[in-house]
Amino acid sequence: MDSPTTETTPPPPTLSGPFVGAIDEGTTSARFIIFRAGTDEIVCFHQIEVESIFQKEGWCEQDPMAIVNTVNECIAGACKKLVAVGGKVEEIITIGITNQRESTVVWDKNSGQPLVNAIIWLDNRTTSTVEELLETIPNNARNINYLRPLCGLPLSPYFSGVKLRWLRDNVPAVSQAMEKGTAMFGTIDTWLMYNLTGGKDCGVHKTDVTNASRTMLMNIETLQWDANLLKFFGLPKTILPEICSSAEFYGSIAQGVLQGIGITSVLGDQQAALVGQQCLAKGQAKATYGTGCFLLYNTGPSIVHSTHGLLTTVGYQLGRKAVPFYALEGSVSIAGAAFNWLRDNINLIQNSGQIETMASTVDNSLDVYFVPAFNGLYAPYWNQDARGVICGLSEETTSEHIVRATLEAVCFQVRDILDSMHKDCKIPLAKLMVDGGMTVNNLFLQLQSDLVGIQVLRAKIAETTALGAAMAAYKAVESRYQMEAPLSKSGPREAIKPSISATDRNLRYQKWKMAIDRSLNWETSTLPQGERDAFDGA
Ligand SMILES: Nc1ncnc2c1ncn2[C@@H]1O[C@H](COP(=O)(O)OP(=O)(O)O)[C@@H](O)[C@H]1O
Ligand SMILES: O=P(O)(O)OC[C@H](O)CO
Repeated sequence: MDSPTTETTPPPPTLSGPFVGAIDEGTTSARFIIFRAGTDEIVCFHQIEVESIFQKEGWCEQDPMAIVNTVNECIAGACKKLVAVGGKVEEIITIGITNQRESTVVWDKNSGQPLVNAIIWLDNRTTSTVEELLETIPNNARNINYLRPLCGLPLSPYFSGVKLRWLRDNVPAVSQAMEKGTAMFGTIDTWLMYNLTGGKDCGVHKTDVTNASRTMLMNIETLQWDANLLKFFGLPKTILPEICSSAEFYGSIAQGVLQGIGITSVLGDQQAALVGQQCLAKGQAKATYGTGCFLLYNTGPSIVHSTHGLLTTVGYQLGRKAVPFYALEGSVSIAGAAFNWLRDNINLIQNSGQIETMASTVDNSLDVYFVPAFNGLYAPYWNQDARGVICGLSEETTSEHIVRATLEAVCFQVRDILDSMHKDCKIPLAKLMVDGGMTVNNLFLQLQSDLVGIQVLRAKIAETTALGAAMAAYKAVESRYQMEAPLSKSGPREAIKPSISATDRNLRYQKWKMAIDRSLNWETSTLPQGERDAFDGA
């Protein structure tokens, strides 16, 4: 008989904190990421896709309660993983929030329940609202840049103020609640904050300067809601949250596994990525490639008004008394989303893992150019009537060429933006820091470097957005923390250099511009009525 063994259970692993958590509520998915405080080391994370609802052509909504539930599930999932790797939830000292920007939620003060689905930033239903607002501009000027001196933004369906005006005009529950004084408005950060801190019972109603700078309702100089802008949009101030800095105490989590932990940062996701990339000095820039693509150029404490189609936005303000830093932004609405379309609508790919493999099987796109202007074109064109086109198809064109042309479309849109930034700032960028879901694709980064002719530096971690929120949250509780100090112990960033000639690059870009011409004003470029009647045989 075997002698009895004295089985000893190994002691559970231990992992010491402190830790900082970040909620990253993106358009495609939500995640909660737990970092070791003051570093870019991800201890664990939990991520869940968020469903978008497409009720009508050009509409894009999400269920606000589903957003909250998904975030809560991500928090619970990540905390469970933290414990599994030997960490203690009590050692999460603070958390930050970063979010898809401009998406608009309106809810009822008494019930805490949404009055309508969230209108997502890339929803295009408000083109007619923009038209109506343009009509109200004095001297029949119809100038989309009329409000730029006040808010830094052109009139576009993209921004929350326009979406809110549409809700006021089209959803009786919203207009009635506005009249009764029971409506509350928030971008996704505000909606999450309200729910995490207690909802209708004691939820705080606050936003930060970066999210507020995307509403068209905040004055870009005073960083407060602007009476003239509110009057222009016909919206009551009572529905708006309090504007705070991006790094300060907002409130404490009311329930669940993180109950009692403070929330000490809020940043729009693109601004959070600027912080996470440590682009903390004037002249530094980053591009984040997710659902859309957003290039932000830090202009320091100065407000630079673009004359070439870029946005002026708040980059960050890291503390109540801190100096606000501004940025010039080039926004592209459809980047990774073009691949979701290839997958869901056209069945050209089954998953994003195939993109690089397929595009690498061909040497070039065989002169195919794809402008994915599904909801108009953002920077630098701001043409809400543009629509998608695929040009240059021939008998030889294959799926692989189209997939490659889709990657190139994102690269060319970034070239459009860099050209505008060069014109506005005079100094050409020598290198571009990149991050986001698409940057796992090596071929894509090579194409990006080739088609813009500058070095592309891949971020050490893909989750720079969450990292920026975690850095700001930590800064708010640890004043000695130096945000510029190296975060990572693991060597320099990977650099991708251009490998094609300037002549080749410029020829390709000319063709891209021809494709852009074909997509602009598509919605309004129909034949005049008389000619249309003749064409129809009337
Ligand atoms: N290998 C890849 N090549 C190209 N695009 C990709 C790849 N992997 C993911 N994507 C795209 O990246 C997007 C997701 O990136 P992510 O940064 O998570 O987005 P978001 O923050 O908007 O939720 C999706 O639109 C997807 O199509
Ligand atoms: O979901 P993302 O990461 O593409 O970001 C969305 C932007 O914040 C929209 O302005």
